[in-house]
Amino acid sequence: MIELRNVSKVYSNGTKGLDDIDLQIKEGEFVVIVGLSGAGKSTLLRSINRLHEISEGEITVNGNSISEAKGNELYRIRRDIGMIFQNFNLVRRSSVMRNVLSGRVGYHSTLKMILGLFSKQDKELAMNALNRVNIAEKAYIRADQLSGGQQQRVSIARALAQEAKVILADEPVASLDPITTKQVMDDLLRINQELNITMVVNLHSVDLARKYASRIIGLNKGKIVFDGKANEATEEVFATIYGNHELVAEQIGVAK
Ligand SMILES: Nc1ncnc2c1ncn2[C@@H]1O[C@H](COP(=O)(O)OP(=O)(O)OP(=O)(O)O)[C@@H](O)[C@H]1O
Repeated sequence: MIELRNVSKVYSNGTKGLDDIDLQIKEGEFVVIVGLSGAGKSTLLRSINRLHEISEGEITVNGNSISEAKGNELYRIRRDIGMIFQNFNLVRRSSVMRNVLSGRVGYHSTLKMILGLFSKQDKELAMNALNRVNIAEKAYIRADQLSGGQQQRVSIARALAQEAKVILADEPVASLDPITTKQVMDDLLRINQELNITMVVNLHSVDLARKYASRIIGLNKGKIVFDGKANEATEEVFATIYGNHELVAEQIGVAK
């Protein structure tokens, strides 16, 4: 379980990224976070695995305080948290297999990783992960020879090889076409359902949020303005989250 208690984040220039957030996410949930650009979605996600330091409050993951943890403890808590980025974050010149194996980094010494000394078990885990996202046949080609959708699948496989219990995905489909978007979102949903991995996904698209989320959280100016089941997120709710921009755009038929 992920728990945020009274969490605020103020950037060094004084911008408030998060404003007194209280939130509990249970194991196995598929949570989608929506909100206007600048609402705080990335800040929230990156605070959970401490890519960003919070200014106030506490964040715990499975009962361990990640916001307070130091050294090895932080390393151990982070091992349970996979991260997926819009730009995939792969080592583009390395093979797909090598990228997926890098998910094992939290389990071995740095030296072993540098020398590429992976066990048979690690390789099996990586291959199973690639199978789960249906790109095992690409294992030994260079990551930069894959399409965007395939690269995103490699990054999902890396999180699986990591044996993450939680996956945080920051705009995972923002740079993908509609068909590839569906494939990647379907992968995330299948993994959530089959492996009970908790998903917290930032999305721009209201339609995707409705389709895939079990729970939608709406952010506006760093505050939670909606938290409910996907089928409770009506047009009015989205109007609140987006301050009417969305509805107005729809009503007057203007592309957002
Ligand atoms: N490194 C930073 N320094 C200062 N302010 C920042 C920094 N990163 C984000 N912010 C500000 O914090 C607020 C929240 O930003 P954040 O990136 O979390 O929003 P977002 O909802 O993810 O937006 P987007 O959909 O555009 O990615 C915004 O006002 C943003 O300008």
